[in-house]
Amino acid sequence: MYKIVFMRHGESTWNLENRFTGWTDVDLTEKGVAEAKAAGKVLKDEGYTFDLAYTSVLKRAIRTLWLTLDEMDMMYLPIKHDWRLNERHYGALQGLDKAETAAKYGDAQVLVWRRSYDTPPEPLAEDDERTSYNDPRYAGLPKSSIPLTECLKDTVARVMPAWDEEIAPAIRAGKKIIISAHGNSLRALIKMLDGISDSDIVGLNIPNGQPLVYELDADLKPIRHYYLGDPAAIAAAQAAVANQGKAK
Ligand SMILES: O=C(O)[C@H](O)COP(=O)(O)O
Repeated sequence: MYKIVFMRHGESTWNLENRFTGWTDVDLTEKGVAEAKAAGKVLKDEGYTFDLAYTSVLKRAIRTLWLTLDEMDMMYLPIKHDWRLNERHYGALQGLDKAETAAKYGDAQVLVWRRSYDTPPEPLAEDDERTSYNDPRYAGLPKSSIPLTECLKDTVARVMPAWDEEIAPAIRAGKKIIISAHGNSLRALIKMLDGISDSDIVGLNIPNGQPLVYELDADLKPIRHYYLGDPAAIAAAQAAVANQGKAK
C-alpha cells in the first residue's frame, strides 16, 4: 500500500479578497502562513515523513510547502516544481470579485464557471497584460501550452501527464510524496484517481492548507482517503469555499 499527501495552499491574499485567481501569482495571507505551519505540525505529530515534494510554479503553493516542511524540520527535501500543477487558469475572470460576479451574472452562471467540467470562462485576449506569455517561468513552453482560459477538463489534460510521467513512477519507486498545489489542480487529479463523474465533481471543494491523505493499492487505485485535522473544521472550510461564488 502506498500513501500520498495532497495539500491545497494556505489562504492567499486573493482568497481573502474573494477574487478569481487562477495563474495570478499572489502570496499567502498571515492566516495562510498559519495554516501551512499548522499542516506541518499535524503531519509531524502524526509521524509523516517524505522523500520528495511536488509543487506548482506559483508562490502560494511553493511557500505553503516551504512552511510545512520547515515545521517538519524537512527543508532538505528535494522539491520538483511543475507548471502542470498550477491552478486552473480562470481566463478573463482572473482578478474579478467572485461575489460581485455572481451578483452580475447570477449564482448559477458562476457555479458553471467555477465547477462545471467542460465550460471554460471567457478567455483572456492574446494582448491582455494578464497573459503569461512573457513570464520567464514559462519561457521553455510552446505558446500553445500556455492557457488563456481553462475548464476543469483542460486542467485534467495537463495535470494527468505530470501524474503519469513523473509522480506515479516516483510512487512506484517507493518515494513518499507530498504535493502542494491548488483547489482545482487537485480536483482534476482527484477526479481521475477516484473516477468521479463529470456531474459529481461539481460538489467537490478542497479547503486551504489541510493535508489530504490518499492510500493507494499496488495499481495506484485509491483504497481510502481522509483529511488530517478536525473533521468539523474541514467540513466548514469546504462549505465556505463552495459559498465563495454566491452573491452576498
Ligand atoms: O483560482 C482561484 O480563484 C481559487 O484558487 C480557486 O477558486 P474556485 O474555488 O473559485 O474555483
